[in-house]
Amino acid sequence: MSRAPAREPFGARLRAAMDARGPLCVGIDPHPSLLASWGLADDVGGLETFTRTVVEALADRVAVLKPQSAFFERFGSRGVAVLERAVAEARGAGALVITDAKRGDIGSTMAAYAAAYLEKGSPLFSDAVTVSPYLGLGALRPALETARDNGCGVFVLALTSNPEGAEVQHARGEDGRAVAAAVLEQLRAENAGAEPFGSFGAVVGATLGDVPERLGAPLAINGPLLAPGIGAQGAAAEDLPRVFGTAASHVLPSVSRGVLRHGPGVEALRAAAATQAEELARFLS
Ligand SMILES: O=C(O)c1cc(=O)[nH]c(=O)n1[C@@H]1O[C@H](COP(=O)(O)O)[C@@H](O)[C@H]1O
Repeated sequence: MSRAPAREPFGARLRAAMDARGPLCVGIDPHPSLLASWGLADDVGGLETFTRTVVEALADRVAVLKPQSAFFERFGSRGVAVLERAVAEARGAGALVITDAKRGDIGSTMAAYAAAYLEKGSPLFSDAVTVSPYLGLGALRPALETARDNGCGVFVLALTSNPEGAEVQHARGEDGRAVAAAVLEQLRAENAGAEPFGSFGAVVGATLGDVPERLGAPLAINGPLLAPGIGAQGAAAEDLPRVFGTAASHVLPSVSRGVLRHGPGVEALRAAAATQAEELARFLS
């Protein structure tokens, strides 16, 4: 028997946050080039200042912050400590945090990743984590269960924003379905009956144009659709209706460099995020 979630499910908390604060996720991606343009050294001190500034500027006003783990991991344990503090402080200030770790492994190891990101009391405890389904969707089961038990969410890569993703994600299985369509279908089953929507999201790039439609991959999964690719990767708010069609109201657009390049000023970051959120809301309503 599965245990009852300890708190309101992630899907409900995300819906409320998007309704209250606008549909925007800002990625915390401390690229070396951004550290340089903010006048910071490419070291742990620079990483800490950059991250603290973004959290201070935005955690009390955007729906979601999404730190990209790789940019912290590259500094080893001290970088990961910066990530831990950022996750805790952002959540404390009212933002939901999706840790972008893109994990995926055999089921027994997946359980350990789930414990790292989705189990209360873990130093990296987040509201949700990104995962990769390419060891098989069934291998993600421990992450889905741990998320459910802790009121957390999981975002599964379905149709990624980069051009290289197509060779795997558009491949057809024996039943003729594209891999991405199978991922979306499984998520739809996981979210069945959840209100206002479920806690298991898909990642679908804002850069994809009519790809989902041509692939026959319906995007309505009764769950959130994390949409990176706006700004630095070339997509814009006005592209969203074409990609997402009637699923637009479930879209959580994600922007990293497109907001971060406005730093290091706190007010400039806030203004950039507010402008983005307003524009995105216009095309998603
Ligand atoms: O899972 C993600 O967040 C993700 C999936 C995807 O398909 N494409 C994608 O760009 N991302 C992440 O979203 C962020 C995009 O950053 P910007 O291009 O600077 O907005 C990066 O951290 C990527 O790793």
